[in-house]
Amino acid sequence: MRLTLDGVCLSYEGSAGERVRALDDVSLALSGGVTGLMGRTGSGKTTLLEVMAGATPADSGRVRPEGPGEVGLVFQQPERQFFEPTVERETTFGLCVRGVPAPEARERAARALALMGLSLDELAGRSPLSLSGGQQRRVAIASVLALRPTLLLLDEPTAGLDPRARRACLRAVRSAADAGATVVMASHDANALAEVADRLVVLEEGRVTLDGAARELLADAPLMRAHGLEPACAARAACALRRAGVSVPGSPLTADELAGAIMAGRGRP
Ligand SMILES: Nc1ncnc2c1ncn2[C@@H]1O[C@H](COP(=O)(O)OP(=O)(O)OP(=O)(O)O)[C@@H](O)[C@H]1O
Repeated sequence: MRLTLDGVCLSYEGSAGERVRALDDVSLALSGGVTGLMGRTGSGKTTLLEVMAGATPADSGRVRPEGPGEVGLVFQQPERQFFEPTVERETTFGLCVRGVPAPEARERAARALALMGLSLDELAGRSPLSLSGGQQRRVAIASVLALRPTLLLLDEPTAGLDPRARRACLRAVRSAADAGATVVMASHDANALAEVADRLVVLEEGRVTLDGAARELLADAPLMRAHGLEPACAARAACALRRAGVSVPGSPLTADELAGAIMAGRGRP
């Protein structure tokens, strides 16, 4: 699905009745791939995802989804998403109301949960709210993945996940994009975005202040810091190594790429 935003503005009412501007003239065109959305706390990421999903109307500007399929939004707090009494019902509900026969819905839910490293057989009868925080997040992601949305919006999907679950989550995000979905992932985790994002959009006080190729932006540690963001570990390490006189060619963004760059700098393939 293609998504175009044109001059989108949105304000909330603050506690003293004042207007708090959450989105300020945001224009973006998204079509395929994984777009990482970064920004300090309160910069407007969640609000932007909700506007993109059509869950919150903009005050002004236009939000135009085009193309077949549907929108899937994974909330920052999984419990905001749960409304069924069991994991089986939670993960199959969306499919069943769309007319998918129960056995197929169960199979698709089981597959989505397996992608997230969980077993439907083990969790089927459990209340989603009785699960651990990491399990809840994975069930919330699986429920949305099972619908195979063509616009997939994820708010901090790796927060609180252990390393294995985090890897599974990033693989699932990448494969959704590889299957043709347009994916937007809000995250404070530059390392996670370094692994999956094609494009990076940075919000500051509701405005887009950076928008470009994720690799280039994430590898530029001074630029990231200038925008109040923590660079990816490998980009930080590459900077420190260069300052110490070690040759680190290219723009390594992951541990493996950094190791490869150091070896290449020493003349070894
Ligand atoms: N329901 C609301 N009522 C009033 N103000 C709100 C509401 N939701 C968000 N805001 C304000 O809008 C601004 C943007 O909030 P938003 O949650 O979109 O930021 P964020 O970048 O997602 O933050 P975080 O990284 O902490 O999740 C903030 O100033 C926030 O206080």
